[in-house]
Amino acid sequence: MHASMPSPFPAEAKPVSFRRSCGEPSPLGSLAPVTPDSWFSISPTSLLPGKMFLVGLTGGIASGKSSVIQVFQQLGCAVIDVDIIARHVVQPGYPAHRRIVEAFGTEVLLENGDIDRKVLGDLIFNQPDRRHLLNSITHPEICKEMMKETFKYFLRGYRYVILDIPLLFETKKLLKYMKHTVVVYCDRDTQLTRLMRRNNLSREDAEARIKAQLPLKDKVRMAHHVLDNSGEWSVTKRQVVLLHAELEHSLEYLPLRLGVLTGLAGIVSLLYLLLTHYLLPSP
Ligand SMILES: CC(C)(COP(=O)(O)OP(=O)(O)OC[C@H]1O[C@@H](n2cnc3c(N)ncnc32)[C@H](O)[C@@H]1O)[C@@H](O)C(=O)NCCC(=O)NCCS
Ligand SMILES: Nc1ncnc2c1ncn2[C@@H]1O[C@H](COP(=O)(O)OP(=O)(O)OP(=O)(O)O)[C@@H](O)[C@H]1O
Repeated sequence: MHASMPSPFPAEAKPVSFRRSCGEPSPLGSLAPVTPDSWFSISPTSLLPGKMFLVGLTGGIASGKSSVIQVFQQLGCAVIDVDIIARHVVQPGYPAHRRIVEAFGTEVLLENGDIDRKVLGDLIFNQPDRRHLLNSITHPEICKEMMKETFKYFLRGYRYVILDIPLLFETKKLLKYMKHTVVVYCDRDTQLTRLMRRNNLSREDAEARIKAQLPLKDKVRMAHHVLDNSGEWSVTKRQVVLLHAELEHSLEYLPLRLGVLTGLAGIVSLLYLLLTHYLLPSP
C-alpha cells in the first residue's frame, strides 16, 4: 500500500505493527459461519490445535492487494503486510539503512536521516541493476522480520496467516512455504490508471513501475486463487469473503507446528528425567 494515500473504502484500520490482525484466536476453536450480516463484525480466525497454514497474497503494483488485505483483516484473519515490514527495516539505526546509504549515497536521505522513498523509488524503478542491489540489501532483513511475525501468530494458534508479499512470484524463495497463493488481479489499463492517480505519477513513470514486476497475467497463471479487482469494489469484496470461507474450511497442516510441539515435549521429558534421576533422593 502506498503510505500517503487515503483509502477510498470505509474505516481503514491503521496498523499498529506489521501484523494487521484485529481478531484473536477463538478459545472454542471454531468459527461462526460467514454470513453477509457477519461479514464485518469481527469473526476471529479459529484455532484447531496442530493445524495451521500460510497463504501468500500477491499481485501487481496498485492492483489492490492492500485493499483486499483490509477485508481479510476485518474478517479477523491474521495478516502480515510485507510493505510495512519493508518500511520498518530501513529506519535509521537498522543495518539495511546503513547499507543503503553506503550503496546509494546520502542523496537518498531526507534531512532527518530517513530514507527519501520518492528519490530511492525513482532510482530503482528505472534501473534494474540498482533495483537488484536494493533488493539484495532489504530482502534478507524483510524475510527475518516476516518469519518472526509468522511465528508469533503460530504460537497464538491461528489457523492460517495471510502474507501480503508483492514480489512472491518474482523472488520465488518463499513459495515453497505457501499452501495457497492468491493473486489480486486487475486489467492493465485499470492498474495504470489507479497507479498514476494514487501516486501522482506520469504515465511513463507508472509504466516503469509496472515493468519492474512480472506481468500480472503470468502471476494469474501461477496462482491457486485469483481475485479479479478490475471492477466495482463491492464485487471484489464479495470474492474475498467467499475465499475466506473456503480457506477457513480447508484442513491443511503446517508440519512445522507439530515439529515444534514434539521438540518442546521432548525437552520437557528430558528435563524431567534428569531431575528425577539426579536431584531427587533415592528411596
Ligand atoms: C523503492 C521504495 C523505497 C519505494 O517506496 P514507496 O513508498 O514509493 O512504495 P512502497 O514501499 O509502498 O511499495 C509500493 C509497491 O511497489 C512495488 N515494489 C516495491 N519495491 C519493489 C521492488 N524492489 N521491485 C519491484 N516492485 C517493487 C510493490 O508492488 C509495492 O507494493 C520501496 O518500495 C522499497 O524500499 N522497496 C524495496 C523493498 C521491497 O522489495 N519491497 C517490496 C516487498 S517484497
Ligand atoms: N475496485 C476498486 N475500485 C476503485 N479503486 C480501487 C479499487 N481497488 C483498489 N482501488 C484503489 O487503487 C489504488 C491501489 O490499491 P491498493 O493500494 O490496495 O493496491 P496495492 O496492490 O496494495 O498497491 P501497492 O502495490 O503499491 O502496495 C488505491 O488508490 C485504491 O484505493
